[in-house]
Amino acid sequence: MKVGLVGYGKMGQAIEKILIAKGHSISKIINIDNIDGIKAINPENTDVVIEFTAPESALHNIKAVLTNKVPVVSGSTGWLDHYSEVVDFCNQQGAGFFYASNYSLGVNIFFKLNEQLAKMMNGQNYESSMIEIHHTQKLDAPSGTAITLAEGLIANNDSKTKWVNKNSNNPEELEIISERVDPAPGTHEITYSSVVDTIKISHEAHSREGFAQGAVLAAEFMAGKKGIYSMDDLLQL
Ligand SMILES: NC(=O)C1=CN([C@@H]2O[C@H](COP(=O)(O)OP(=O)(O)OC[C@H]3O[C@@H](n4cnc5c(N)ncnc54)[C@H](OP(=O)(O)O)[C@@H]3O)[C@@H](O)[C@H]2O)C=CC1
Ligand SMILES: O=C(O)C1=N[C@H](C(=O)O)C[C@H](O)C1
Repeated sequence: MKVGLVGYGKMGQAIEKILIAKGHSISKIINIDNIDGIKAINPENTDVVIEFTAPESALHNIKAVLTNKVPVVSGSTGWLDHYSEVVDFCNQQGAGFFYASNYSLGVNIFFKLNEQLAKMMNGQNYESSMIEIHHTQKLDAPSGTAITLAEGLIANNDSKTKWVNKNSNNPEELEIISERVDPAPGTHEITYSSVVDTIKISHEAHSREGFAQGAVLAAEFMAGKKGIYSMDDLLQL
């Protein structure tokens, strides 16, 4: 498989190592300094693009690749207000798009655990909250993973109606506290507290390898595909 990398930072480089170890080839590496090269990515030279850049650049990069009808696997966070715009654009182009706020298998199991626990806590006398901890270079807060967890909790538990990225005394608001400390690759912890006890579930990434492995699996899945996909299509959880 010929893979284009859009974004060659911490994730782009971790993904490249796994692609090469699995026998894939890298067709193009696009970064800020050669961003115009994105227009030259096409189905003749590239089977799939993996995009991990930044909140303010993801939308433009994804659309640029979809325009040339090459499937895109994106992991960039902080741009999801525009997700439905990308879905519409991808479908208009007859192209393929895969998105996950977190590509690691462990976090995707954790997403399901969070939904189950939120259901079980309905009607119980516990107050829920969340902490996410990442490295100091991270540009967005809360993390994309924390937003997915919050959406999963709110959809399955009647006590919360929205999340906020600050301390809150409003019982309807799910508080997400963001901490930035090095080298933290990504930790997410959900707490349910009552007067008599506390329940916590947490996921702690030890490195970026799990995210990169999942992104490569998604790229292998997307080669030759059209339409919109997520981790639910890739993993049988
Ligand atoms: N879904 C998931 O599983 C995961 C998602 N992420 C997300 O992925 C994104 C990237 O993370 P990470 O690799 O750690 O970040 P880095 O800052 O290490 O890398 C980002 C790279 O993208 C480049 N870049 C920035 N803007 C553009 C642009 N306009 N066009 C092309 N390249 C650009 C940067 O270039 P330069 O170095 O010149 O600034 C840099 O090389 C973040 O949004 C992060 O939240 C991270 C881990 C896992
Ligand atoms: O920026 C990161 O590093 C990470 N970003 C993703 C997020 O925002 O959830 C995934 C992971 O937590 C690492």
